[in-house]
Amino acid sequence: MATAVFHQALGTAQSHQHLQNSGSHLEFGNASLKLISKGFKVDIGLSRRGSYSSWKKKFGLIQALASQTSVVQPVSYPPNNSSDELRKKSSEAALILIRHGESLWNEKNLFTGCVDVPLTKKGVEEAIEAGKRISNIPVDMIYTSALIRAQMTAMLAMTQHRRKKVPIILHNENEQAREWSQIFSEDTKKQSIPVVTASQLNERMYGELQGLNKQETADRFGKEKVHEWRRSYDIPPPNGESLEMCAERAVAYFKDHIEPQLLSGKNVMIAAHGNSLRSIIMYLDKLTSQEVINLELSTGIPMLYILKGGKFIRRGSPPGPTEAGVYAYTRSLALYRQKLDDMLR
Ligand SMILES: O=C(O)[C@@H](CO)OP(=O)(O)O
Repeated sequence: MATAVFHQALGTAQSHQHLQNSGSHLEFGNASLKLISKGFKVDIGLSRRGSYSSWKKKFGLIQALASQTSVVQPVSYPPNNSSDELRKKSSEAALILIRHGESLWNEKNLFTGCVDVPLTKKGVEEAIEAGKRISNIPVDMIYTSALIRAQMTAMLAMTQHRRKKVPIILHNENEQAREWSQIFSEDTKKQSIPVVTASQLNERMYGELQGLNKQETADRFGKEKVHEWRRSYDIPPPNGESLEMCAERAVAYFKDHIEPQLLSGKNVMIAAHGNSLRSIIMYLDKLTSQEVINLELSTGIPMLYILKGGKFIRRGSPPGPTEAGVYAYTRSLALYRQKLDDMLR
């Protein structure tokens, strides 16, 4: 039954067997990625071609976009034959990383780790702003941590997306949760984006520092000690996780669950945390443990990567939805943007 297939497609996203291809492709332009240790800026201009005038053409575009959003494709990983290898080399996908907006404990300067704290008003605004920056970039799948600040960020960002698909959290915790969250309309499913939540993407567990004020802790234990707990690679805070331990689970999750979706051509957004994202960036950019400890991520700033020819290419942080250059990173992104413009005109 088609419904069962769809639900299965959504439901197995976490086990990377089948996936709903709920999206089309993307666009792009000016970008300035801001990694504090390795900042750089990419500006690529792209002149838009003339728009289609007839409604027939518009209708054709809508159909083309719709058809890109309805395919249920098998995803296997690691590639086990030559056609998988070929797909890996030829497919292209966008990966957006967003650290959550400011949380109530960021505001109070408290160690947060795995404590589940929501966003402040400023954090909500940051998430909306992040959404505007990526509003023309295709998103087929969303991954967030299990923590509300990352989930709020993903959902608020998607309220700004021009494609207006509905992000829907998958509930796979038990059979009943799967059963009771089924969708019985194929059209509705095509207008949805599966959202997978995973505790492996959580912030590093800060052990006995969780809930303590960062400044007071530095005053008590010394600035150097606290800096070592916060920014060394392999020294954990008391009874907590080091960055290395956090990277072990976050990168394993990325490789096992997210990379296969990208390799199959899905465009993915990840909303997560300072340290789980630093871990993933360390993997994507092949940073050394020395380099990653100098990497700081701002709250609510989206960062874009393109997976092409099996390689991740860092494209910076889209500065805004309107800069023409933002849509010129790849041909398929530019095409997506153009189709979106024509469709929504
Ligand atoms: O408190 C935390 O959970 C993290 C992120 O806010 O702090 P740090 O800056 O030490 O990584």
